[in-house]
Amino acid sequence: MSKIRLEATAIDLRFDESILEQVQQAHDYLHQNGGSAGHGFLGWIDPPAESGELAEELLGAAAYIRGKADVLLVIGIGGSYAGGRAGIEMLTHPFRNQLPPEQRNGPEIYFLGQNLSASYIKGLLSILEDRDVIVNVISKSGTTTETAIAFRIVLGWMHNKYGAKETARRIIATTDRSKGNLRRISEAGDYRTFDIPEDVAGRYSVLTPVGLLPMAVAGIDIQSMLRGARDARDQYSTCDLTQNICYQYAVARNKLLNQGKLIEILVSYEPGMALFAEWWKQLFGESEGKDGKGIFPASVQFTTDLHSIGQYVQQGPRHLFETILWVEDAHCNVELPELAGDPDELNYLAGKTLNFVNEQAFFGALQAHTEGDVPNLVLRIPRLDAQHVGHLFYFFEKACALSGYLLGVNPFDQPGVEMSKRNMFKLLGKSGSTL
Ligand SMILES: O=P(O)(O)OC[C@H]1O[C@](O)(CO)[C@@H](O)[C@@H]1O
Repeated sequence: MSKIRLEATAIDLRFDESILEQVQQAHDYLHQNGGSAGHGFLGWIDPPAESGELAEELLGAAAYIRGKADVLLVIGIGGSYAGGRAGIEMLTHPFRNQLPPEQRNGPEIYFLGQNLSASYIKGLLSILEDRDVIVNVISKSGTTTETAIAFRIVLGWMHNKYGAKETARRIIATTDRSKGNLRRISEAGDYRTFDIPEDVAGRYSVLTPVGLLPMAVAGIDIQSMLRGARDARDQYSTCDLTQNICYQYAVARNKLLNQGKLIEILVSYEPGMALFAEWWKQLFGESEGKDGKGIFPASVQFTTDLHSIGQYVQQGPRHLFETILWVEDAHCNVELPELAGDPDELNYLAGKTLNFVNEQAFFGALQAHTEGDVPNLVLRIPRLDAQHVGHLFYFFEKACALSGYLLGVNPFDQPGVEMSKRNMFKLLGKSGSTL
């Protein structure tokens, strides 16, 4: 696998001695599994083996779903949703669900439980009347309201469609090994289950059954993905900052924060990476935004957003920096044809490719933003295949954990999320809830 590279404009990636001690301490927190806030949540540090028992079981379950269903419904929110969807959107056809079955490689896949919209769930169920459906419901706590509501509605719909016995064969629950409502419901309903390791927080769980099962159903080579993640684990296990670009990224963003750069914008030039940016935002937002600290994680899709908030990036307040995900080898290309008479004045590009034009847009924006005092970090990703995407998931998980420790927060809890949940329960009249 060729390596991911980190480059920077307007940021000095050389680091002074003072930071090395902090990096060493944060590294020890992650690798010695003790002494730090959140030390019970380091299970993601060692991704599952690509040819181990879990991978085999997941491939078996995926084959069952692929053989039996026209549609997989994935129910979950946050860390129990975004990573799997991100992987599918990055690694499969951009209009996968619209393809004829023989070209699609697996069932159509739809996601629900990540909002409380009646029109979304009603609309989705209305297109599934004549389809054969299997459900993968995912919740670590087993009690998240959006997921639980969607699952209750879908369960009723499945019972009407298939009856209780067949419904039980069509539900796979991914949840905690022993705790929570979803575990209890699964045992009572005799559903097949996959465990979410207790020592992996939701936003670090993409490389567990949470993300791996939906991706395997979509025909993604999850063994290759795990190989990429384990390569990343080996590559980023050194504390030598000169050798470890994952740590360089974590240190650079903290350095930028100390210089007043309060917002990090994740930039990509492939629409298929939009959900990856959502996954990244939860990862960093929930991990670092606490105790009055943290960089605000935002994202843009270029070139689309160059024509909208590009103006703000170029000339608004100078409190932001960009992290660009640049894919070097886009796996397909389109050449611009010559047009007689040149009515649209594009013949100067005839024979050139869209990837070439996209790359010039990248260079142009990079230069403009750097000149506009927006520092840029560029992650050059050789190509978007399962192995590199596995590597990328791991890269950001480790960078986020290290960065959180450098910032002085616990990167594995999310106490703030609880406040709005509590308020909502009170407003809904849930018994035992107080504001
Ligand atoms: O898997 P669960 O327990 O349903 O949680 C889903 C998401 O909800 C959160 O707890 C936030 O409410 C996230 O941390 C988590 O990823």
